[in-house]
Amino acid sequence: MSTALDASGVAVPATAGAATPARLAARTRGLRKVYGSTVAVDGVDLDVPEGSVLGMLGPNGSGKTTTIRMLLGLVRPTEGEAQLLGHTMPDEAGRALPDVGALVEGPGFHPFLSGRENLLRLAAAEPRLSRAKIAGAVRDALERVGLTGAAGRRYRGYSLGMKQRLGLAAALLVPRRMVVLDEPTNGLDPAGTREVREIIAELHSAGVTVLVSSHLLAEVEATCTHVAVLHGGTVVAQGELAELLDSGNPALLVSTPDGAAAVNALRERRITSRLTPEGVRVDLTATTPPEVLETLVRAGVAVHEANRARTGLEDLFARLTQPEPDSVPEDGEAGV
Ligand SMILES: Nc1ncnc2c1ncn2[C@@H]1O[C@H](COP(=O)(O)OP(=O)(O)OP(=O)(O)O)[C@@H](O)[C@H]1O
Repeated sequence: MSTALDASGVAVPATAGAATPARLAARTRGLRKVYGSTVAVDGVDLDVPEGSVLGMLGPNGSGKTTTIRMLLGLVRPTEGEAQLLGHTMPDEAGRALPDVGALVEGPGFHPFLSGRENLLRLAAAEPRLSRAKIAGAVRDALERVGLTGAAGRRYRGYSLGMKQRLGLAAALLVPRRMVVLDEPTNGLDPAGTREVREIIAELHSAGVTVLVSSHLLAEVEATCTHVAVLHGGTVVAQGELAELLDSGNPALLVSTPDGAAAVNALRERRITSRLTPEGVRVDLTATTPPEVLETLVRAGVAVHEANRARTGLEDLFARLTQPEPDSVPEDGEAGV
């Protein structure tokens, strides 16, 4: 796909036939990063539409952090290009970064300064923040991430969750066009996780583009409009969340008190189905909803409801990424 720059310097993909192509807040083409004999990222073409909340998902070591670091200009690509808000990274980092808030590993806080003092130092370096507004911006950011009570304590004594919150506060010090969050809920308790979701939703409604990496499927399904799935350093799927979910094997979910009878009746017509807790899930690959319903009605099966089943992010990932024996999530949540 070719790409042009619009008047504001934002990349616009020249999608053939698309009436209103999405403007891109970030894009990479052929992005590759090699560390010695390790290929961390291998030909990543990523599109982050303006105003989207894009969840970057992938198993451990799939290249999420490395891709984010290249987009932010923290690491120079071995090959390929990375553009952030229309600027080539890392060479034009000075023009892109004032509009981008980022929470990435190792944000470089001073261990012997308090959370508030750390933020005051960072705020002083923000080109978009006048001196008169620094104290207020720090106060607001601390409040927003629920760290006001612990703001006077040394960073060294912070828990992992408090460190994450401070990193998030640093990303939110000034209004941004884009916010990049690498595993923002890492180390947070359920309340903290909920707060991060709320912050992402607030940013989204304010029109800010959010790029967030995560290994938690439920989190991405709840917060994101778009998804990019990485596996082995490559993007294996990307697009709108709803479209990706619908692109799996089509299925009809039939609610009936006669589940076993329904499966038998369908089997006689060589229609594949199975009983699930939600109802009878009928594979639509080789049939249609009218044929399914007609078969059930003729067999005297009571059909209370029939809906197109969504694939579900878990199913999607099972298909897109090979399960790795040592990548079972530790916390029991659905992870990749
Ligand atoms: N600085 C580095 N030096 C050497 N190898 C690296 C470096 N950074 C990343 N890698 C390797 O590149 C691969 C991709 O790592 P990356 O951190 O980007 O993956 P990830 O998807 O973010 O993983 P995780 O979910 O575990 O954070 C891994 O094999 C990793 O060991």
